[in-house]
Amino acid sequence: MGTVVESANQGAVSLPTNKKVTVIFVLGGPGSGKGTQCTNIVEHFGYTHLSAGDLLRAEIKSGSENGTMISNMIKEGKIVPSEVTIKLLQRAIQENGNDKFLIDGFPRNEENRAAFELVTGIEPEFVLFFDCPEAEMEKRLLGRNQGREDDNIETIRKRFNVYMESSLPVIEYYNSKGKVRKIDAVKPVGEVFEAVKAVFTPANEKVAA
Ligand SMILES: Nc1ncnc2c1ncn2[C@@H]1O[C@H](COP(=O)(O)OP(=O)(O)OP(=O)(O)O)[C@@H](O)[C@H]1O
Ligand SMILES: Nc1ccn([C@@H]2O[C@H](COP(=O)(O)O)[C@@H](O)[C@H]2O)c(=O)n1
Ligand SMILES: [Mg+2]
Repeated sequence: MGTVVESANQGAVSLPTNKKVTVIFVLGGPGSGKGTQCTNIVEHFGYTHLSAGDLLRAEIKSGSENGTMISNMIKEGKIVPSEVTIKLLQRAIQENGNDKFLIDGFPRNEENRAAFELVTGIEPEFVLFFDCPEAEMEKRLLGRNQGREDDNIETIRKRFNVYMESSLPVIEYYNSKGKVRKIDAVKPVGEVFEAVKAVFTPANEKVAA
């Protein structure tokens, strides 16, 4: 089932499009492995990976007028106003030739969720949720070594608080609609991906072990 991006977003982004898209939201705590598993899903299932955090970091680098505001929000672990992030996501969807997208790290709060639905008319096919204990996520983030300004213990704690207070309720919302596919993300990368593959493989293609 797809959605016409243009249907509810008149004027939001000037690029012309009339495109049907399939969207999967990829959610989970900071460091739960969303980006790592999205890379695997792209390779095996042909989706395009759009990380909201990566789009915001690219916007800072581009010298955009919103750059300083976004940079300050990320350093504080806060959620950037939805209109900024949604415009970046819309543009990325419209500029891409693919019609199926993994949207990683979005929606992060109720405002993100409701605004995206209103502006784009898109509802996710399902929500892939990486469930991981905080101690494991903290260990992974402190060991990530990618030079991220928010991978320090002070900001990590703030990000965990925002996740518990603002992001988990969004996952609960989708759970109440039967849309959440929960993955145990504490296991090694390969084992997590086996569980992910089971979600993406149609029932009629699954073979008994
Ligand atoms: N299953 C796993 N076991 C051990 N380490 C992992 C696993 N999955 C990912 N990692 C490592 O943990 C770190 C965080 O992973 P990743 O960047 O994929 O998380 P994320 O959910 O995208 O985080 P963020 O929300 O901060 O962007 C990386 O260094 C990655 O290599
Ligand atoms: N919907 C979003 C997603 C991210 N942010 C900000 O970016 C930071 C990093 O996000 P990652 O997914 O790459 O971990 C996040 O802590 C937020 O500051 C956002 O505002 N809205
Ligand atoms: Mg990530």
